[in-house]
Amino acid sequence: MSSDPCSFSSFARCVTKHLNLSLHVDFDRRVIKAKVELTVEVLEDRFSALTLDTRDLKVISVSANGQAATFTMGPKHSFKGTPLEITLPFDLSRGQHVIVEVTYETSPSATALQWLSPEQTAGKKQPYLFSQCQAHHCRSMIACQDSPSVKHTYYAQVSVPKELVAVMSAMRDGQEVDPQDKSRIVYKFRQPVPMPSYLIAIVVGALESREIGPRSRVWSEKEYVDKAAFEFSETEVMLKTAEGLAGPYVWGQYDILVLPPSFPYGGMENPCLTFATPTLLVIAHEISHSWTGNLVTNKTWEHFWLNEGHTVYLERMIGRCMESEQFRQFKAMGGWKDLQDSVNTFGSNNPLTNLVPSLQDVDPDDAFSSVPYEKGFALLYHLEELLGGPEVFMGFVKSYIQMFAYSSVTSEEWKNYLFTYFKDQVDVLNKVDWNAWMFTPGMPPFSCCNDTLNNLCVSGTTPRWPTPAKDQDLSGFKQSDLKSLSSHQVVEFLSLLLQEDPLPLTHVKKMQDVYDLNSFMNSEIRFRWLRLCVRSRWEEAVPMALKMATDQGRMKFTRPLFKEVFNFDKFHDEALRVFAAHRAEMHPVTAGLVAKDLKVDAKVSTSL
Ligand SMILES: CC/C=C\C/C=C\C[C@@H](O)/C=C/C=C/C=C\[C@@H](O)CCCC(=O)O
Ligand SMILES: [Zn+2]
Repeated sequence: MSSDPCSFSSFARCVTKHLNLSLHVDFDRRVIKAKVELTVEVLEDRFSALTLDTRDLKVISVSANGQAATFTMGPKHSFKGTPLEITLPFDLSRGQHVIVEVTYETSPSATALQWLSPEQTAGKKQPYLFSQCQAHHCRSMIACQDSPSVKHTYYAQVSVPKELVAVMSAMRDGQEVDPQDKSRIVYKFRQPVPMPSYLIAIVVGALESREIGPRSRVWSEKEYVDKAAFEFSETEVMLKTAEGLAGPYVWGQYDILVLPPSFPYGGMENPCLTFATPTLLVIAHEISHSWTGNLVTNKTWEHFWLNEGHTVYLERMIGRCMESEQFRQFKAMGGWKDLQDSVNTFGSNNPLTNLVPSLQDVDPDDAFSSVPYEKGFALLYHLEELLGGPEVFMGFVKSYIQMFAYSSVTSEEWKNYLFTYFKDQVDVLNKVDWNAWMFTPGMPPFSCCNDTLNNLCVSGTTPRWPTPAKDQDLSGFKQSDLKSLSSHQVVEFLSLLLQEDPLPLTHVKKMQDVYDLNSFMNSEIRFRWLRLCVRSRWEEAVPMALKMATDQGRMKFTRPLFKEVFNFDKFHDEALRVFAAHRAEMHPVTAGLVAKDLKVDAKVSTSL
């Protein structure tokens, strides 16, 4: 088994098969009092010690098969956490199982958890808790082998105040009054499909749900639930389309939970219960993860492109089935621009722009970008063109899913299977510059995508976009320009402008006069428009940009908006001041990354 640079756990010597969790959610102290029983399979003889991942956990006791076990906490690592080294009171042989029980408490600053006060919720009356474990944060909630190379089932019992509801990334398995405390309810969950620790998820809040399909409900605070049910009404059609492409959906239920806007990502593919924020407009990506990522999983975070590149490929194939091939091409072109932006932001020589980067001593949160998504998609799209088109290549993707379902894979294993599947076209595959694609930074060795897709979108199949004005001639802007464009096209129009040098201030003002972009509430449009305005040094846009950066917490929007304002000299200090004012209520990971982006440490930010 290969090693995982992001985990201390000894998964070469033993692997977890099942977790049994008892969680007591304490909103007053902002901690979870917990017990986890890990059923561990031993992989070697004379086995008597194992290491689990933890981060900021207060470990109270450890036992093995009911007997007390000794444990020590190793040195704390900045992002990997603290190894929990356990010595068993007996030896085991290869093939035997042991139940290791750890009793512990989480920290109020656990990186997987955000605790919201009632004021931070839509209902304003009850507190709220949610988790986000990807990539390496599960260890701050559960002592476990926190590596995507290890897959296990889980059962959980969660005690919460009776006014609240708990849901998890699992099938709901009933509820009862907490036998220890009649003012609480214990919610029970079972996840019978083996999955990696990063997909364990929990939410506790004043939740309601509505049925949106034969295997789907939407959950949220009651203030959002009917709107959410309407927005995600296409879920079953998308699930069926995905099943037609990728094979049966194995997770039973497919529910969607709409979180408060501080959730750091647009969506998260937690099994049985996709997490979404109000800024996530389409669910096809998260549905696709049910096959690529959740069923076939990257073995370490260095192979994250296997999760995300295939998911983007499948998401766009769903778009192809439900809309058209042109729509797929259009989305692919948008993705190419996102890739160019990430390469520009990181720098084209930065090894983190490799499709398969080394994450030795690299915090996965620092490495995260569009690269695994869009360089991954570009490779698959390139292979599709070389090997016979979308139907032929989707056949490979489906077969890859069947081959590696319920396991975790490396890029090398994926490539070997590609060569096996296309054994009659090995000469074609040998012409691909694999080293350039996988292990070389910068844009991929692939030029046709940009031009082909650009031509398709700018001419013929979609209305002509307004050309960015370079001189003082502003008569090119007409109110009718945007009228005939879909919201997807407005997004791409603004993305093109963002790739140019900043527009003169007169031009963005004229755009506002003509198009009234300030009034657009679609977050993908608003985000790009406000960036464009701040880049053009339009002072009036600064408060709107900072408001968007703090009203919601999706890192894709919040981080660049803070950075744009920070880079506007006159408002540099204002960016710092607003960040300091909001930091305490931000998600811990978002707050940490914005602090790095704005080059502030804890001391500076709290003293402002
Ligand atoms: C190349 C390796 C880079 C990163 C390793 C993996 C994960 C890093 C991490 O920080 C966690 C990411 C979680 C993402 C969750 C959902 C995304 O798909 C959402 C994408 C952004 C958005 O739409 O808001
Ligand atoms: Zn994804």
